[in-house]
Amino acid sequence: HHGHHMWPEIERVTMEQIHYARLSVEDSVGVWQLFAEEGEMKMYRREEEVNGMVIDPLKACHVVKGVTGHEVCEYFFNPQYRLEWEATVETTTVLEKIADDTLLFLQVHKRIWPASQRDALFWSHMRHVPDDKDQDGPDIWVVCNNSVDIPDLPANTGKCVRLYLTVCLMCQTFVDPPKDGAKVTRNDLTCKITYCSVVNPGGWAPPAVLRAVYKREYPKFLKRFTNYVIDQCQDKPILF
Ligand SMILES: CCCc1ccc(-c2ccc(S(=O)(=O)CCO)cc2)cc1[C@H]1C[C@H]1c1ccccn1
Repeated sequence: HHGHHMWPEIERVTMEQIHYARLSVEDSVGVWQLFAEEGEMKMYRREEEVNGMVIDPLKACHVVKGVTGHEVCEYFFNPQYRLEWEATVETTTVLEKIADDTLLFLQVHKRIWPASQRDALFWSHMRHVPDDKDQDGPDIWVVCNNSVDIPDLPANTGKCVRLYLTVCLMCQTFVDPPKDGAKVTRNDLTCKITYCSVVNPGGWAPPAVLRAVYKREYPKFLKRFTNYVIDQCQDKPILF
């Protein structure tokens, strides 16, 4: 797939998003505001507007037991599971298979009153990134979603406003080796999840309305997704 015309952008954006995802909120540029916290899940945002439009960067940090980063990324990436955990998506279509680990999606989101309905056109790339620092460091799996403009699929021609997103789901897996060389079980697994997103809603919507939608929807979204993965994996062999 390295011959595909989108590949240079896919490579650049993915590596850039991994860099940002690895920055802790403490040592990132700009002030991150903790806007939601539930158990191990902490959600931060920076309030930013472009032309009066809310494009608040979001960074969520979560720790879940019993699954690997590979499993979390697989359930996030693979379109066959999408409608089972994504409550705000009406339809999702794979327009092109760029590679086994890279798909082009057209997604129509449910209308979230009072904002108008949105659609999103983006590539989605899943990648295993061995931790460069030290070989026995936690291995990292990521899924990066990034909007693209395609002349044949112009924005804002139908009922939907085209939103623009850059999303990165980064997962680090930690195995707590069981005593006396016993077989690793799901109880020995901890997955540290970092979810970053920057969404340009595409058309103007009142900032207070959008911020209320995100404040309500993002915690629901991440909790629902991670609970779905834990539930799907619990009686299956571990995918490292
Ligand atoms: C006015 C537009 C608001 C709005 C912007 C953005 C998104 C959105 C798109 C994609 C992704 S994803 O992580 O790439 C998973 C693939 O589906 C997450 C969120 C959804 C909404 C709408 C549906 C609301 C929402 C907001 C936040 C989380 C989930 N849903």
